Amino acid sequence: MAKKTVATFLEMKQKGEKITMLTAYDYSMAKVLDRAGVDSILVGDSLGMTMLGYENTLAVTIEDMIHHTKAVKRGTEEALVVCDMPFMSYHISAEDAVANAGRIIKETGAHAVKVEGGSVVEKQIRAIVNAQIPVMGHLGLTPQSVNAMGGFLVQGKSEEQAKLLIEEAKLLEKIGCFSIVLECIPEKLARIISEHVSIPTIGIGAGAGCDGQVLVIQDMLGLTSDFSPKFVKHYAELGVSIDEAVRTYCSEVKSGVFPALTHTFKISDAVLEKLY
Ligand SMILES: Nc1nc(=O)c2c([nH]1)NC[C@@H]1CN(c3ccc(C(=O)N[C@@H](CCC(=O)O)C(=O)O)cc3)CN21
Ligand SMILES: CC(C)C(=O)C(=O)O
Ligand SMILES: [Mg+2]
Repeated sequence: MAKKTVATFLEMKQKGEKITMLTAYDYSMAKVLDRAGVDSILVGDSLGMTMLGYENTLAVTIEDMIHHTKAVKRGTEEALVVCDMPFMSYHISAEDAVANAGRIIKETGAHAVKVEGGSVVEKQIRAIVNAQIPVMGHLGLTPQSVNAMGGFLVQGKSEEQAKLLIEEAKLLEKIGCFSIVLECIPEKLARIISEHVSIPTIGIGAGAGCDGQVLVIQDMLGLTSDFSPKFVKHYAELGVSIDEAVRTYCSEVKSGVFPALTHTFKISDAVLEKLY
C-alpha cells in the first residue's frame, strides 16, 4: 500500500472508494492502525477527553496537540496524519491561525490540520490554505462550540439549519478545504451534502452517505464504558479484556504463580557459592 496524500482522498471520492479514518493519540496505537491499513489517522482534540479526562475539548492546548501528534507520526508510515487545531488556536486572527498551523506542521510532521466551523472561520482557513497547509473542515456538531450549542447535540434538523450546513459545506469546498468532517447530522442531510461537494465528506454519526467514516479509537474498541452514543459501534470489547487481564495478573502475583522461573534470569552456581 502506498503513502496516502490529500490527492489520494480526492481520487478515492472520484472512484467511489470509501475512506477510513480513526483517531490515535500515541505511537503504539498509531503503529497498529497504520499496519492495519487505515487510510488516515486523526489526532483529535478528543484526546482531552479520552487521554486527559477533561469533560470537553476546550482545555486542550496546542502543546498537547503537538506532543501527541509527534508520537503518532513516529508510528505512521502510510496513513495521512491530520492534527486537530485546538480551541482558541485559530479564533483570534488569520495571522495567529497560520502561525499555529505552521507550528503543528513543522514540529510534528502532520500532513494536514483540521479546523471546526464554516463562515465564521473563513478568513483563518483561507490564510492556512494560502500557506500551502491542507485543511480538513468540520461541520455539524462541532465540540469546541459545546457551550454555544448548549451541549453535544445533533445539528441540522431544522430547514434553516440544514440549508445553512449545505451552504457552509460549499463554502469550505470553495475556499480550498480538501475534505470535511460531518459530525452528528441527519443521514439524509449528510448524503445531500456529500453529493453536492466534490471534496470527500468524512462522517461520524452522519450515516453511510458520506465518502468516509471516522470514529474515536477508544469508542470502537470498547474502552469507553461511560460513552456510548448512538453512532458508536464496538468492534472489540477491550475494556472487558483488560479488566480480565489485570484481575488475573493481580491474583497470580498475590498467589506467587507469576513470575514463573521462565520469566527470570540465571546466575552460575560458581558465582552463587561466593555470595554467602
Ligand atoms: N470518546 C469520544 N468520542 C467522540 O466521538 C467524541 C469525543 N470523545 N469527544 C469529542 C467529541 C464529542 N462528541 C460527542 C459527545 C456526545 C454526543 C452525544 O451525547 N450525542 C447524543 C445525541 C444527543 C442528541 O440527540 O442531540 C447521542 O445519543 O448520540 C455526541 C458526540 C464526539 N466526540
Ligand atoms: C470526533 C472527531 C471528528 C474529532 O474531531 C476528534 O476526535 O477530536
Ligand atoms: Mg476534534
